[in-house]
Amino acid sequence: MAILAVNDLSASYGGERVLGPLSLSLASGERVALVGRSGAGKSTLLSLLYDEAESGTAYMPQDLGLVDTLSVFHNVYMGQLDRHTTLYSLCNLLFPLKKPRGEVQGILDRLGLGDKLREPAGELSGGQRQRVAVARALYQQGSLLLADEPVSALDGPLARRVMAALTEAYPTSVIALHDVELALAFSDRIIGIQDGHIALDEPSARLTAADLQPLY
Ligand SMILES: Nc1ncnc2c1ncn2[C@@H]1O[C@H](COP(=O)(O)OP(=O)(O)OP(=O)(O)O)[C@@H](O)[C@H]1O
Repeated sequence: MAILAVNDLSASYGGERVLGPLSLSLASGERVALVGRSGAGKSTLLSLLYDEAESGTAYMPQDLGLVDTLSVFHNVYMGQLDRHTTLYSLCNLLFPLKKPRGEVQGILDRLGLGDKLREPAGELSGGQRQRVAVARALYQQGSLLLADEPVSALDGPLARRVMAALTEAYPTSVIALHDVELALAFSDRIIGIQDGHIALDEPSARLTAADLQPLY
């Protein structure tokens, strides 16, 4: 069953078409990697897919969308803001309850950020900030994940650990990745974007890194 389907999607900036028209359908349980050279249109496509997706979809944009002055706990907790009443959320933001604090702590431990719960997000390194945004997506527990280069600032082993956590928590996802080895390892389907169009759409199992080279 399709969890998301778009038809004749397109985007322009200043009158210049940068994406589409393109159509695509995503089945529940499909993990898609979006690949293609810088400027191909991956971020534009992801943000348009987010506009079309049902509420509860977790979205991790390239700029992460963290609130720098707030603590790591508060940034991660925002993943579930729409699940609770305003009063409950406000109370939790002021005086975090034991349960959400424990849940957030568990996710941070898994991502190697266990000692950062109370740190302001703005005082973390680029890779740490990226993992806070990942933690927020994991805490959200939505039905679909749309993520734009979620591990670009992480080294190899850590990038794999974080990709494993994301794809385990989200069996249905569209993730833009510039690392083709990661894309092949953590997806069932690869969509290659070239000049704003879908140039390749194949099961990952049928592809090798060499097959993706023409996209770059
Ligand atoms: N705010 C903007 N104003 C004008 N043009 C834009 C804007 N955002 C993106 N573009 C253009 O749209 C095209 C697609 O950009 P997009 O960010 O979607 O590519 P991308 O594949 O995600 O690149 P990257 O891998 O570098 O993130 C590019 O040509 C880019 O210059």
